[in-house]
Amino acid sequence: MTAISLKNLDISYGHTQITHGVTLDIAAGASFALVGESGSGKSTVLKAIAGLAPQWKGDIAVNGKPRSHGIDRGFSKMCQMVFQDPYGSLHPRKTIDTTLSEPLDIHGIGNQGKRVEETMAAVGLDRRFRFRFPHQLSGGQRQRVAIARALMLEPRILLLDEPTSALDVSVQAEILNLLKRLRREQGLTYLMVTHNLPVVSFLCDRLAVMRGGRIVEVADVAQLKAGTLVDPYSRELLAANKGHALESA
Ligand SMILES: Nc1ncnc2c1ncn2[C@@H]1O[C@H](COP(=O)(O)OP(=O)(O)OP(=O)(O)O)[C@@H](O)[C@H]1O
Repeated sequence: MTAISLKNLDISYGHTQITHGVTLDIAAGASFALVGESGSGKSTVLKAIAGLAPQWKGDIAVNGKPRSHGIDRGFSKMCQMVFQDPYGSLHPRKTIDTTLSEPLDIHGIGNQGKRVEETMAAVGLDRRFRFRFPHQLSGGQRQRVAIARALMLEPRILLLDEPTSALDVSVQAEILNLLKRLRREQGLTYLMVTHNLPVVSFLCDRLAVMRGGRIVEVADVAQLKAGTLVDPYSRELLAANKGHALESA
């Protein structure tokens, strides 16, 4: 089954068109990376899928269901987004418990305390953090909270916008290992934006290279590892990333 299907997606902010005819199919259970130059529209694609960039033309379907423009509650049960900056994405005056219970409140789901504790355990957060505030946690712990919040509604798909780039290198590896384990345990589908090709090799099985709002190449990660990407810009990106290995993952 196809988890995410994008057809001829043109996304705009005001009068500026950011993406041009983005077409992609991501299989259920896959881990798919969007890479490419800064400003090429990678995050914008995730935002359009999540309903945060509502000005688009073309087709977006998630688990076979066409996405409408704007907020869609049924949709947020299937698909959730994790942002780059775990500090900015968590409300500073809400405890971890409140942050994690909120999606359950909105969707009228009970048994909240048990679900909060179970999800905290799943992301490797000790229960003593439950009633703390974000500023009382480390960057890695905050990103674990952000991932836990995304998992509260038990979605099948996570949209990951550079989920480790704001973290120290040693913490990056911990979060990448966590994401790998969660995908295996919960059969999740990932669509991830990253600048880091070693992260793609570690966590993903396919990738699309974007430039200037367009997809220039879709490839298997095996091609990335073998250095056999075809498009000239993809090859430039490969050359620029040479020698930047993930320290431990
Ligand atoms: N809310 C917004 N309003 C107007 N323009 C925006 C908005 N968000 C992003 N843009 C513009 O859209 C273009 C694509 O941005 P986007 O964040 O999708 O790129 P990206 O490929 O993810 O870049 P990076 O790798 O640097 O994060 C950029 O030119 C950016 O300035």
